[in-house]
Amino acid sequence: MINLHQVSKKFSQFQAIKSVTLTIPRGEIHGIIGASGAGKSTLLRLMNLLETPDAGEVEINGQSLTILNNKGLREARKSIGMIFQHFNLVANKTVYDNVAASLELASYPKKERRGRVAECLRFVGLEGEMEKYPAQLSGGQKQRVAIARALANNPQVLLCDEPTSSLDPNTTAEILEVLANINERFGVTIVIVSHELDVIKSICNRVTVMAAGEIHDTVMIEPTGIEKSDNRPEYFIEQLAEKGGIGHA
Ligand SMILES: Nc1ncnc2c1ncn2[C@@H]1O[C@H](COP(=O)(O)OP(=O)(O)OP(=O)(O)O)[C@@H](O)[C@H]1O
Repeated sequence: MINLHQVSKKFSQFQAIKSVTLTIPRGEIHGIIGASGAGKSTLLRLMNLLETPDAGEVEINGQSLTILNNKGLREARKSIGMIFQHFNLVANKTVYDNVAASLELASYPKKERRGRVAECLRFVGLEGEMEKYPAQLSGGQKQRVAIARALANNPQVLLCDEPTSSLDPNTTAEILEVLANINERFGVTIVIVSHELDVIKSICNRVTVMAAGEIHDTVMIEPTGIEKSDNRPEYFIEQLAEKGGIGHA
């Protein structure tokens, strides 16, 4: 479970996140959507303390991250994987070494590393590409490597920042299927920031709508679309409806 309690973040004088409280149950696939600059990425990065909150508490599976020292935080981060829009692979390392590096960082037992890297690459369908370099891979393959790297330490939570925004529609669908499999097979809680409503609708159980550093609403996603709730500001419903997928109650 991910618990944010009255979390705030300022950049210089700019209040990027304004006292946000959000609970994401264990095993959920949760979307975060909103206009550019709404604070989606910042909110995601607050969940693993890549951004340090100015106020409030961040809790993952019952453990408060905000009270940890650097060593404690490094330990806690082993259970939180992250993937990015531009993959963030190390260009001069092979596919194998990109994944192995995350095991090394987490002091994973040396003897078991080779087997674990192979297992993760097999899971994302890249066991045949281990000796290649990122530049030799397609965008979808690069994101698969990034997913394998994020999975290597058996995370309980996977944070995804615009994971498909650099990919074409077919590759997007493939990557979303990999994420759905991870959730189903390993029970990993997944949070996906995306500005694409279709991405959110196809994979998420619930979605949080953000605007100007605040949560406007968190709504269920039903097979028929997004259910209307009574307290949702009307203009957000209209904004989402324009993009399709709103189920009116
Ligand atoms: N490191 C930073 N320094 C200064 N301002 C920042 C920093 N990171 C984010 N911001 C500002 O905080 C606001 C929220 O940024 P954030 O990246 O979280 O928005 P977003 O909703 O993810 O936007 P986008 O969809 O464009 O990526 C923006 O106005 C941004 O300029």
